Amino acid sequence: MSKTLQEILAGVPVISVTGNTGIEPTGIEFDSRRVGAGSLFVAQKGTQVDGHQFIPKVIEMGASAILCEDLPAELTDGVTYIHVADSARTMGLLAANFYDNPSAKLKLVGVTGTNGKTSTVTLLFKLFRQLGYRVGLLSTVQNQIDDDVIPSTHTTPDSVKINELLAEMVRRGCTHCFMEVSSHAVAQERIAGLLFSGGIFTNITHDHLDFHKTFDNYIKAKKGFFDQLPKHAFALVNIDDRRGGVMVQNTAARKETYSLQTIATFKGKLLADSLFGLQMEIDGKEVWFKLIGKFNAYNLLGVYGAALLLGEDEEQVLMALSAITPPPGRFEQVVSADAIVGIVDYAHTPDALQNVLETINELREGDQQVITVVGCGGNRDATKRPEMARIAGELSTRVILTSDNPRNEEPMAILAQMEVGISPVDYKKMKVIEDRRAAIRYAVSLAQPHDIILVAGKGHETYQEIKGVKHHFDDREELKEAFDVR
Ligand SMILES: CC(=O)N[C@H]1[C@@H](OP(=O)(O)OP(=O)(O)OC[C@H]2O[C@@H](n3ccc(=O)[nH]c3=O)[C@H](O)[C@@H]2O)O[C@H](CO)[C@@H](O)[C@@H]1O[C@H](C)C(=O)N[C@@H](C)C(=O)N[C@H](CCC(=O)O)C(=O)O
Ligand SMILES: Nc1ncnc2c1ncn2[C@@H]1O[C@H](COP(=O)(O)OP(=O)(O)OP(=O)(O)O)[C@@H](O)[C@H]1O
Ligand SMILES: N[C@H](CCC[C@H](N)C(=O)O)C(=O)O
Ligand SMILES: [Mg+2]
Repeated sequence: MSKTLQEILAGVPVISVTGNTGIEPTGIEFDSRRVGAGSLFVAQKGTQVDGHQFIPKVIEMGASAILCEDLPAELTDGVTYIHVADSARTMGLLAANFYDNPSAKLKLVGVTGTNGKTSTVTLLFKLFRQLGYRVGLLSTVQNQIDDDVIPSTHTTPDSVKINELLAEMVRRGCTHCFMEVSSHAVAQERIAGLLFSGGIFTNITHDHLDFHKTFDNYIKAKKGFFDQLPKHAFALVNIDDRRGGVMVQNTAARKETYSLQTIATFKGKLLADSLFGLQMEIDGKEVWFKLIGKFNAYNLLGVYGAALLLGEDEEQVLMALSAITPPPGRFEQVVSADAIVGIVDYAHTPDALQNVLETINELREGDQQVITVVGCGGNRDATKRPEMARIAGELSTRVILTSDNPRNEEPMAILAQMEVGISPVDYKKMKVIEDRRAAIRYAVSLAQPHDIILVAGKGHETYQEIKGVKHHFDDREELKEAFDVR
């Protein structure tokens, strides 16, 4: 699938091009460490380093073309230079051209929001497979093309990877792809050049202020996704979130809404919620689903709406959806032989933790204790730490604060920042145990039959990242083992 630089640059705004555009780049690389003979290297200014500093190096390594925002003072003969205003954005446009615009050849639906993206895209993926389609998925948990699972490193991959995966989906006959669109991805132009058929907004609450700095910037990043949707696409928003309206203020797409509270294109009602599932009324029909919690009622309604907007039949959609199970690590239950209920959930934001604990409290019977094991990731938004501890303290009988992925931070320093959030009245309930395995075992030692242990924050993750090293760690396995040795 070789293409000349001229073909790859078709329709792409540039400041200048110097050199031969008849060359055929072997690939597009933004990391010097991956450059090979004939690569087109994209120099980007990152949060850590300026990729422009690697230009001499990649030329030595055989790069045939350089895309940059700052043109070097001296140009090397035989290398083509493309000078642009925004490298990241241009890379998205080039990647789309390089891979033959795969997003235009299938129905691509993006999902954004603080919580619920993975749940929503996974439900859509499973639903459309059940309806008989070949489908692609790009998500935090995994990427998938039909039956083939491809490990994922980000919630939203970089623009080259996205287009490569979409092209493979098209090649294998996929008609739909459902992808998560993180706020980082919008801000870093990872979705530039993609032609979406639809976008979904789940909600927006506190997260990622380390990266976006202010809540307003965070809202703007998410809104940026809807701003770039084309006219033929739909923009489906959860109107019960107060920012739902803002998201679609400037979109060219067709605006549609879903709600559990007010008039909307897709209106649902939560009838019952239990540890076995929830019952909803949607379009006058009462349906049981296998997912738990009011937040999943929202996810299901969003999925239902999107499926109808994609032309699917109402009854078939509801029938298929009612049989679908939740994604791994989302309210995943591990029950002990003596009926202690362990729940592993990826709640890693204050809002998600509050939702999960409220759900658990609504579902528990009078004397059942709720024991929460929770931590916060290192090198991520530190302002959520005291908040998450406060919520855990208020909504649990006992709380064990422990490590999540400390990354390059000191685990005890993260825990100290969490601890200050626990209100004095809840202080007695709390214990700090840095080692996550020991924390889970301690929680199990406290539990009586029928008590509920929530292990929050890592969900499906199968590792714990400490000082740059990923060690195998799985909350579900840990709970099972702790139950066994009890
Ligand atoms: C904060 C952030 O998003 N960082 C991403 C960003 O890195 P960066 O801007 O820090 O890059 P940098 O290290 O300064 O390097 C600048 C440029 O020089 C290049 N470089 C660098 C070193 C070198 O030797 N050679 C070289 O060419 C880099 O490839 C890059 O193009 O660009 C990199 C390349 O695309 C990403 O891998 C990296 O994701 C890091 C690993 C990350 O942890 N990202 C997280 C925060 C993230 O993106 N999360 C969101 C969602 C989370 C959610 O919704 O909850 C996600 O979509 O996953
Ligand atoms: N619609 C929702 N509203 C609020 N909380 C939710 C919703 N759906 C799921 N949650 C909670 O948030 C957690 C994360 O859900 P999910 O993985 O679907 O979110 P995400 O947006 O993909 O997160 P990430 O930003 O890490 O990719 C779940 O484990 C659950 O606790
Ligand atoms: N996509 C989120 C995941 C957080 C998961 C939590 N376990 C952590 O490590 O902080 C992030 O990168 O911020
Ligand atoms: Mg996700």
